[in-house]
Amino acid sequence: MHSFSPASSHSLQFLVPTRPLPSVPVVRCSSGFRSPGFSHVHGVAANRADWQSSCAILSGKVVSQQHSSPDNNGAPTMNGHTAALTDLSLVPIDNIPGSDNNKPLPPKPLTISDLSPAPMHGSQLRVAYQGVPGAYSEAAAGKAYRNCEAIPCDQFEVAFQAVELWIADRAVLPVENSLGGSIHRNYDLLLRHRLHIVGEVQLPVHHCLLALPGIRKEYLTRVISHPQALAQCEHTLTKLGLNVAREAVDDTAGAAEFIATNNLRDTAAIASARAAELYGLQVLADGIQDDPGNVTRFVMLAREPIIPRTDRPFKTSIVFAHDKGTSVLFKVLSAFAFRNISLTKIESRPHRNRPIRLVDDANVGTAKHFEYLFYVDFEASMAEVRAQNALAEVQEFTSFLRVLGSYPMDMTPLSTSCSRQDLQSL
Ligand SMILES: O=C(O)C(=O)C[C@]1(C(=O)O)C=C[C@@H](O)C=C1
Repeated sequence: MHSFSPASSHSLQFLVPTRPLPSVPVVRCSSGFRSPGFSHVHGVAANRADWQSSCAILSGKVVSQQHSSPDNNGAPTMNGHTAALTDLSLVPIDNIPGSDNNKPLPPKPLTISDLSPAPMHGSQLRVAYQGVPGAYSEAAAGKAYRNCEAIPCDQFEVAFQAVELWIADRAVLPVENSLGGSIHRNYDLLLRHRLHIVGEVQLPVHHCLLALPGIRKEYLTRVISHPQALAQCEHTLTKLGLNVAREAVDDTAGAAEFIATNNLRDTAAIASARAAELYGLQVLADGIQDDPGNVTRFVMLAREPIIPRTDRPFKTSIVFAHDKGTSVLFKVLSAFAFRNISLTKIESRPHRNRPIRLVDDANVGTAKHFEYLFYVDFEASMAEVRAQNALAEVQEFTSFLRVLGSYPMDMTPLSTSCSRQDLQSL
């Protein structure tokens, strides 16, 4: 897959705190915040998830989720506990203003504005997404949090890190599309990081074919876009007679920006109408997704879980592994079925730590089974006893179980879910 980092005038190299968080070691980086205002977050050096609460990991018993403030406007705490001083060993104590060698003062707790690459606008929520302005993920951020400040990140992983490092308050990430299926990378990242799913939005995705002004279809030798977008438009491109090369790039709007920046007269992008406006491209064809009902589901992630409720429809996402053979999956699913809990999704991913299980049979040889992690979404809130009991039972059969989040279901009608207003509010 080809990939490029579209040149961006408002891009920012590594984003890391100028001072370390009290509870985490310092992340080294080549540069600090480069500019205030609109910034594009590039890679952050290390996995910083360790400091984050592990309250949703169930290892021995079902543990209740701990809930501190769902929003994070104060000093970083770990579920309300202040950070241990021993964790500050990486902070050179005599560099802290106001300290003398006899009586070193602990560093002042950071506030979110200390870590902010951009000025805070009142209580405006900062939402990290993968892509550049005009990406569908940006629209999803606008739908999830109206009037939020959307923070573009060049990779999905960077969006996770932006939240972990307090650069953003939330991340919004696509997890599945009605045509293209699951976005596996994000399922893997959900497990690698300790963020919590706090909501979901479903966004109708309406693709356009974009090119430089004056370019006709016949001049094109390639079409570039995000791999999901290319897959979602495959048949329509063929119907349009565009049997030209397809190239996958990091995001749809980035493809549009790339064409504009490099004045590419032989290349078209699949992207949104907003991307056409932002990067000065013309719309050669509108609504080119193979299915008019093309929808992408995004999840919102935060450092802390939200308090599950029962006064509105909730969904819960879990991931589990087992080591006892194939009948376990049936037993797990029955734990939900017997309690009348509907599953809305099940996805399996290879178990990276233990990809293959060998079963020796002296007579026949050695069977090699693939090992999986199973991701399940079910329609119930963790505040409901039936959901708690189902999970307690699931835990009996599984070697690993983690609640990724219990969150309100997106109940908005699809037709209005991504209005022009949503896009313009960004
Ligand atoms: O490239 C973008 O615009 C994105 O927001 C990413 C993404 C995806 O990852 O699926 C989001 C929605 C569409 O399904 C196509 C692409």
